[in-house]
Amino acid sequence: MERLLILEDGSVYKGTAFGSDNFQIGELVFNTSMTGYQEILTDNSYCGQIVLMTYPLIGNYGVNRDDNESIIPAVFGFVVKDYCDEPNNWRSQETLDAYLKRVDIPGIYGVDTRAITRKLREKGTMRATLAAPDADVEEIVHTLKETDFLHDQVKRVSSSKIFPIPNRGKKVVLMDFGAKMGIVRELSKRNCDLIVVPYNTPADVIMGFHPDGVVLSNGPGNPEDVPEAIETVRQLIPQTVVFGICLGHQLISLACGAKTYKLKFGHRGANHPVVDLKSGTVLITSQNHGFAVDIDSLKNTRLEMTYQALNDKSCEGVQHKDYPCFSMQFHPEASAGPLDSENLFDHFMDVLEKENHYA
Ligand SMILES: NC(=O)CC[C@H](N)C(=O)O
Repeated sequence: MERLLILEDGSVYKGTAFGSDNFQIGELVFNTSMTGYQEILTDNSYCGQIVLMTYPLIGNYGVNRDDNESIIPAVFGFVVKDYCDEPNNWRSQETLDAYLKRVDIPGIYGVDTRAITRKLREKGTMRATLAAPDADVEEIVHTLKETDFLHDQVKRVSSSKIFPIPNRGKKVVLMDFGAKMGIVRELSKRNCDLIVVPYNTPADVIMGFHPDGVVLSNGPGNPEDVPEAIETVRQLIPQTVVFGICLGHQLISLACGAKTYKLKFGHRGANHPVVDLKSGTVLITSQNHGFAVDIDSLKNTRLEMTYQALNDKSCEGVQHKDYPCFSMQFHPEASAGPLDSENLFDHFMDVLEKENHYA
């Protein structure tokens, strides 16, 4: 069955339908990863976005039970060049089409993903929607132009309750802004006794758990859309170890007085080079972000830049000059992607050890 991808600039791409027909207006973004479509689909930082994969062959290893980054995926749509409906992998449990139907996410294949990516690179990300072949295109383009980006994605994907993931090691509170399971996996692997808390949990409730440290997770949307979390982070920084990943990094920066801005087409892929400014080492990193911390705005803060993107020289990490607080814009948990920066979790454990003498 035919399906349309309609962009706010009026361009229409005709392709073939797969997945469900739950059409929603989202921000069309592209991801350059060559593998990991399951992890990408289930990364809740994509809530409110339609993801286009630049790698052409998608679906060939199916969907398995182990590679999910969330239980309930929140992406609004999936755009691919060639869809493979006959997966061949020993871990595969179902086809991508069956999975997308089950979790109610619409997809389209057979469109010129290279042309669309070039357009997004040139004009920046755009509002878009998938639609039925007989849809009123003019009306939809009009609606796309009128529609604001979402502002409540963190609330949609954050846990609504406080819950523990017990262990016998360091006590760590994970603020869940739509946390990838990879972050939980890395912390649990290091025996962290986790307490997962919703995005709007106040600092005194968090400190009431007497944590050795707090991890701020990744999450969807504009970091300025969660002012309550920025205030919480501001209060936490002088009191405990704070480690931020992606949205968590942006929240630390905002809490310390820096600014964030929207990138033209973002960084999404598993092949983003980043330089560690202290050692000069280059790491190939997994990334998914549309916003970045303004480097100039760091000058008026107690933060210093620790990592920088080599493609566009944007900020990829900061560290506090007075408190044990540090963060990165990329994903040390990879999931999917290269493990070059995995040792940042070991660094976090070292800092917890150093800062918590009684433990
Ligand atoms: N993966 C993330 O945490 C992304 C952070 C933020 N939503 C951005 O797009 O920049």
